[in-house]
Amino acid sequence: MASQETRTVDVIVIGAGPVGENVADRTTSAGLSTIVVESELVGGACSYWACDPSKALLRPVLLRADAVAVPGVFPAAGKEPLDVAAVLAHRNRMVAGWSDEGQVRWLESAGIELVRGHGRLDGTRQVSVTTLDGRVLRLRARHAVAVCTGSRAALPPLPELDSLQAWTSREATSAQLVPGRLAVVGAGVVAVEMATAYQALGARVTVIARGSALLSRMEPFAGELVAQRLREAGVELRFGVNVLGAERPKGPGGEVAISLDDGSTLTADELLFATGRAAGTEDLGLESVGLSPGDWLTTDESFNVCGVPGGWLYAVGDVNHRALLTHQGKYQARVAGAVVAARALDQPLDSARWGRHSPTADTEALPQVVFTDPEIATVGLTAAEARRLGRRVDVVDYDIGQVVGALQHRPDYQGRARILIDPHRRTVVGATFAGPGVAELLHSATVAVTGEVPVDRLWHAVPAFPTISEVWLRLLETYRG
Ligand SMILES: Cc1cc2nc3c(=O)[nH]c(=O)nc-3n(C[C@H](O)[C@H](O)[C@H](O)COP(=O)(O)OP(=O)(O)OC[C@H]3O[C@@H](n4cnc5c(N)ncnc54)[C@H](O)[C@@H]3O)c2cc1C
Ligand SMILES: NC(=O)c1ccc[n+]([C@@H]2O[C@H](COP(=O)([O-])OP(=O)(O)OC[C@H]3O[C@@H](n4cnc5c(N)ncnc54)[C@H](O)[C@@H]3O)[C@@H](O)[C@H]2O)c1
Repeated sequence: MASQETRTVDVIVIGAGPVGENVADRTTSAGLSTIVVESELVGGACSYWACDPSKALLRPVLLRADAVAVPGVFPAAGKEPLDVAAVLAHRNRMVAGWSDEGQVRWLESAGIELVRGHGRLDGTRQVSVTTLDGRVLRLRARHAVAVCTGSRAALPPLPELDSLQAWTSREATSAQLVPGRLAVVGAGVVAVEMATAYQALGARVTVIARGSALLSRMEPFAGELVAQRLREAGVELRFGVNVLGAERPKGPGGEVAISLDDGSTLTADELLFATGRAAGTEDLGLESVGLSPGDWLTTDESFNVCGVPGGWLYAVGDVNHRALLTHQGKYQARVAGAVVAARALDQPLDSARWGRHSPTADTEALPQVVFTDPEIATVGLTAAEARRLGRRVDVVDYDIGQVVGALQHRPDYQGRARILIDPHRRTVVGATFAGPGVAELLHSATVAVTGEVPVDRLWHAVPAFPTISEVWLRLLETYRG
């Protein structure tokens, strides 16, 4: 029989991913004793199976694409192949060899207590943790429990899925070998990033997309440019097809045969499902507080979970399904941590739009970079979202390839920029840049959207010559006619 002990602290955080770490940092800084419960690695998916390893795989690909296009870098004009072993070793180093020692040291230095084990809600303000050695530790929170458990890969409902040994993003970001042929199901961010990386690492990649476009939630030109470059790199893109089923004979090394609804069969060495995310809350004790296991945890604007009275239960980061991005989860964590602290210390909340305790940027200024060739960088609304919301916007487009700074970046520059302007307030409410090197341009747009800077003032924000940022000047000139 497992032994039981009980501890009481101010705040319990379940999940020590980037979001849980930041909630705990805020509450600890406010003087609240905080325990973080983690079942796997401190640092979460982002550090070991998502952002960091995927970007480590992609950086060499993007650098090579630029270098090949700039005269003189590769004198023989050869498209030098990537050194696969060196790229994988770089990725391994960027994830610290899947060791969380460094992040544990950070927790200790911040005064945050770590409990390793699987946390489950156990009624109001209570969490039970099954520790790694099988003990059950009962925790009680005086003020708050924050669920920061992230999300997991969602798999399509196909027969005999287990026998396929299919990859999710977890295997794709941590693989130590590059398969000869990789089939990728999906057309979202994971699909295009992993197709970009693996094709450059030497796999023959086929993308199986049920729709007619890549990155369909973004401005259409983003997916079109990425599709063009993926094709040029040798990726086969198959649009408008669904997977009916797949089979992999038992035993090591067997290839997988994928049946598609156009009547064809595709064979590959590995099959990656890049088909979105699920909440992964099946084993979190949600039933003990009246919620349904498996569901995303919907919250109000102070990150309190809807349907749970008493204001003690918070959900922050991926698990609340507001914005599945590390930087935005950490932003939510800063807001939620401040809310928990203010309530505990009986201080008033500033919940006004853009107030300290309001996650306004979640809806008004959500930034994202897709690290494909070319990069895609977006913040705020797209034209389609504006239409859906019934918001009138002026749409301004510019060909980034016309900007001298872009041609200095690489002479064959292809790219496009779009900003959306609210015609009444004359402020930028959305921006999308697609092109090499636009990732670092994004924050200028995020500042413009968040600051609600009038375009007449932006006119005085002079971009240095010759940088890609001059696209701002061209967009504003185009708008002003
Ligand atoms: C392939 C890929 C690439 C990505 N790239 C980017 C990118 O470039 N930029 C970006 O902004 N976002 C990126 N994302 C999204 C990003 O990874 C997530 O938004 C981010 O990790 C969410 O942070 P989180 O703390 O909410 O969850 P997680 O990082 O998933 O952390 C949750 C933690 O909770 C722990 N946990 C779960 N349940 C329990 C439990 N019951 N008890 C104890 N511990 C528990 C888990 O072990 C985990 O450590 C990417 C995602 C994927 C899949
Ligand atoms: N650079 C970044 O910021 C970055 C990189 C990777 C992932 N992420 C985050 O991770 C999250 C997950 O990424 P993702 O690409 O898995 O999800 P996604 O929602 O972006 O795309 C899912 C894709 O799978 C397809 N799909 C879903 N179910 C399917 C099915 N049954 N059969 C065939 N296709 C199906 C969808 O049509 C879509 O094309 C994203 O929300 C994103 O925020 C961010």
